[in-house]
Amino acid sequence: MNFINQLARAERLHDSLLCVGLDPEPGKFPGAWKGDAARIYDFCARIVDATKDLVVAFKPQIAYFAAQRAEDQLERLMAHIKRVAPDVPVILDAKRGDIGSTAEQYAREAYERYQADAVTLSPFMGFDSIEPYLRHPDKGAILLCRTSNPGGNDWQMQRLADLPGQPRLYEHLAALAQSAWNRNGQLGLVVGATYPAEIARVRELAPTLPLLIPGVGAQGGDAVATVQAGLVRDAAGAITGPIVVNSSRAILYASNGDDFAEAARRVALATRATLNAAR
Ligand SMILES: O=C(O)c1cc(=O)[nH]c(=O)n1[C@@H]1O[C@H](COP(=O)(O)O)[C@@H](O)[C@H]1O
Repeated sequence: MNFINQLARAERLHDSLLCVGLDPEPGKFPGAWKGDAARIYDFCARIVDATKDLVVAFKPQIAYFAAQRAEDQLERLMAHIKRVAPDVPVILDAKRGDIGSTAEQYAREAYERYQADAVTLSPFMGFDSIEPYLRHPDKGAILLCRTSNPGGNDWQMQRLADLPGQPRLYEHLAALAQSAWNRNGQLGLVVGATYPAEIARVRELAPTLPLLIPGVGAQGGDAVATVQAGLVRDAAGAITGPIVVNSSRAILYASNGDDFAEAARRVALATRATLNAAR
């Protein structure tokens, strides 16, 4: 089953648009685990176990593992998710982007070493930096388009004077990802929940692509506006393209006590309900 179908199945099974982001910071771990990088797997596995029936996807961020020399724990965590939540696709957030020969290695790292179902990519280096991921046709490749951070304005909002209509960079990318670049139908786009107007614009330009939308929770993005902008219906009332709304810190660190997993589940339930109410 390919990534797009995995997403559709998980959304249906769990009635959810919510992706739980796995960004483990040992300094924020509860009780005796605080500061202990050897507990990264244990912490994340508890979060996975507590939320696996509530989510459309999980999104581990590779930097939180690599910075702690904990890639082995990420491998174990990926295997754990496959075992306990085989219906939930996993998006490896790695934001890779490099020349083709190096991109081939990054693709193998994400899809083979870590068994990810999809990976986030920076499209700054152009199509030949994306193409190696398309040689894995069942996997997803999700391109940064209009990111949630303020610095996204530096490039993404600039107009391309040489192109007809002078689109903004993020608009041009959304149009390419919906058309010429999407050879096997694997591409998705990242659009921040902090910019609902641009989510709506991306949805116009890329009506069928999955949108990964981080920025609700800790970054203060508007969950209701996000869903209203990203979930669009066709004339027959069917959703044109899926959305996957990520929250990491607000769920992971809902409590710093021994009840952290229960607290994470409570926040995940509430966030799922808020997203669903806005559909
Ligand atoms: O690609 C991403 O996931 C991403 C893109 C973006 O534009 N903004 C963004 O915050 N992210 C990631 O989404 C997560 C957001 O975490 P919280 O702000 O704690 O919910 C982090 O792992 C970020 O690296």
